[in-house]
Amino acid sequence: MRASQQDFENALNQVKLLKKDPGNEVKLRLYALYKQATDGPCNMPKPGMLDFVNKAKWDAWNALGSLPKETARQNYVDLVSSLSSSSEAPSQGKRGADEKARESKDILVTSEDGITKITFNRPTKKNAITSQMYRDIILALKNASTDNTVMAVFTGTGDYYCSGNDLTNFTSATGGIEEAASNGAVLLRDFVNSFIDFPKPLVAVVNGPAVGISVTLLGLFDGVFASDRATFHTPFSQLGQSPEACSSYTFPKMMGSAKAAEMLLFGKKLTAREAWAQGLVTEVFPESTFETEVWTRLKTYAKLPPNVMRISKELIRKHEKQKLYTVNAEKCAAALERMPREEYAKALRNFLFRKAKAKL
Ligand SMILES: CCCCCC/C=C/C(=O)SCCNC(=O)CCNC(=O)[C@H](O)C(C)(C)COP(=O)(O)OP(=O)(O)OC[C@H]1O[C@@H](n2cnc3c(N)ncnc32)[C@H](O)[C@@H]1OP(=O)(O)O
Repeated sequence: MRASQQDFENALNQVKLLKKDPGNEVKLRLYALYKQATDGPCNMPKPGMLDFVNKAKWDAWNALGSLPKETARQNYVDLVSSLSSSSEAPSQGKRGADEKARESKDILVTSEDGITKITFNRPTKKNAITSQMYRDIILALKNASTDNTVMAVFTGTGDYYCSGNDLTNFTSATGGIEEAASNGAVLLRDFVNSFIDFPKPLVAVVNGPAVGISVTLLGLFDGVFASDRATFHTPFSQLGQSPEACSSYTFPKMMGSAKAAEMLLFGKKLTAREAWAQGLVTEVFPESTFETEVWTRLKTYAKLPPNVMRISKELIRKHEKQKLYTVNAEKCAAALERMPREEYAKALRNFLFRKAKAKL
């Protein structure tokens, strides 16, 4: 099958997210194929002998002769695909078998009654997710996908479910904003892929307000049980960011484009009942009975035949898995470009200095 323009664009995005430097040989080949696919045969004057870099690029491009644009595009897509699978395969299963669950105070992982419970446990920061917490969650999901539990459930300690990405995650980066953005994009991609790939039922017990990525991720869950105290807020435009975790795809599918835009573009905060009416939440419970009712229900669900639930989930997800990977990769590439921008920096400054300002 010939690679489409969309496949080519996806490959261009994927290249930006490669974890390992593929080396100069491969980079030259990628350059040459890209130029051939977009401009056709080499049409540049030959650089001088001492202009080493441009001469090497010219040689690589010129060596492709009259290779048709479509073939170059296909070869580019194939090369990127081989680089992606050899160096960074899907997030699950790619780490060493000897990797053990990390003791983590900010992400608690327990297993009981057939349920892996993963708790955001940073209540003094409203359970904001640090870079380490993203990594802990990837590992917890990887372990839960192969252990003998039946489902995984996320919840939060304290009054919040989760206040989203820790906005200070990249403020102390030593290697500069470009490098931080690049590392962040890779981490985000692996993090979201681990939700796309999770093979068992995945449920959120939303005990209080949820912000940002903790909301967008819900589109990849199989059940969302919310206290009537919970709210759902995705203030991306206010933060100079674009929506992640495939929500640009899952939200319009779930609630229609107008309601999805209200959340993802205009940052409307929904109550639990509004979120239920939009199809984002499965059921809302009164705060007073929330914990008892929800956990009783989940323990019953965890007694259903695990293999049947796995197979059913696979059937539900399998036709759109590829689409979800693509949307995720696109978003991560976009994040890479947005993060160093002024709008994002300004939103961060406003958050970090809001308390100081309030005192003035
Ligand atoms: C790997 C890269 C992934 C990138 C993924 C992209 C993800 C995007 C998102 O998730 S966007 C959403 C980001 N989150 C927010 O914008 C929320 C920011 N927080 C707030 O607006 C407020 O703190 C609040 C509404 C959640 C709660 O307000 P309030 O009740 O007034 O409490 P405080 O503001 O005093 O908060 C208490 C304490 O927690 C710290 N904190 C809360 N949220 C965050 C956060 N998201 N990041 C960092 N820190 C947070 C807050 O600073 C206070 O700390 P302090 O007591 O001042 O030390």
